[in-house]
Amino acid sequence: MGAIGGDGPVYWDKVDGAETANGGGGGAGKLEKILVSVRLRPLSDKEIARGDPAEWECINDTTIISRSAYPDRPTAPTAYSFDRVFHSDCNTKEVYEDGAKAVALSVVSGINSSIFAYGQTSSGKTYTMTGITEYTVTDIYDYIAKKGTYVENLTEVILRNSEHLKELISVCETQRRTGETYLNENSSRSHQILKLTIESSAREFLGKDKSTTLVACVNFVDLAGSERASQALSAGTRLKEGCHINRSLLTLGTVIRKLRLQP
Ligand SMILES: Nc1ncnc2c1ncn2[C@@H]1O[C@H](COP(=O)(O)OP(=O)(O)OP(=O)(O)O)[C@@H](O)[C@H]1O
Repeated sequence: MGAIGGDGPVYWDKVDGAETANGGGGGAGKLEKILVSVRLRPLSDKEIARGDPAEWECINDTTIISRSAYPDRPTAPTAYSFDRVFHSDCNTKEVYEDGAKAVALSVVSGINSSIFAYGQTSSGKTYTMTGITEYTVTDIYDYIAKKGTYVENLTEVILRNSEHLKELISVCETQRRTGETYLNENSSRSHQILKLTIESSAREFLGKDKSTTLVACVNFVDLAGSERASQALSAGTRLKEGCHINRSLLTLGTVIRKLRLQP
């Protein structure tokens, strides 16, 4: 993204549904699509004052042409096509909606993605990426709010040692709602998820520029059990809890089934 310029024209192939090997997302070796968009930025006041020419022109949604604006250096106009081209009057919201939103929001479906801006200095990369990042964050929070999966007061704690972990688990256990049902006198009435994130670096590279850090998570999930109201003989609050538990387990089953069917 961004204005392109420089001494000689840069040639960009249209990456029309091209696929590239990429280990991210759904697993090693999975093929993913690359979308290439170009955004032209308007000439700045300084450039206008200097009389700098606009060498690039957007002729439709997918094509830009470069024509030499210097009469002493005439060259034939050259057309370049991309998946999407944004003319200099487009605002960042349009660039986000048409050029980045689908990719950015794939993260809520569990798909990794990257959006990066490439271009010469002052072509508008930071300007564009700042806007795209803001719109993405807003949309992700809207999505979460709509889906109702925002976990209030969720905290992440850096562990000191294994004793510290045990302490935290016991805090969780005391906060976890349990209740007596006909089938279990100490029945868990909520799910418990313990997520351990381990970051590791090779000791010899620690604190050095070239050190790489491996980050991975392991989740320990203790689900509340499904129950038939008729067997659990529950009523009132217990019955309501049982309905919520069963509904959440049904949703989990749907999510797993859909993930399995994802290409
Ligand atoms: N679409 C745009 N509309 C209006 N102003 C823009 C636009 N894009 C960039 N600018 C302005 O152009 C200037 C350069 O933009 P920016 O700093 O984003 O460039 P950059 O490509 O990130 O540069 P560098 O590579 O040097 O960091 C800034 O003053 C910015 O506000």
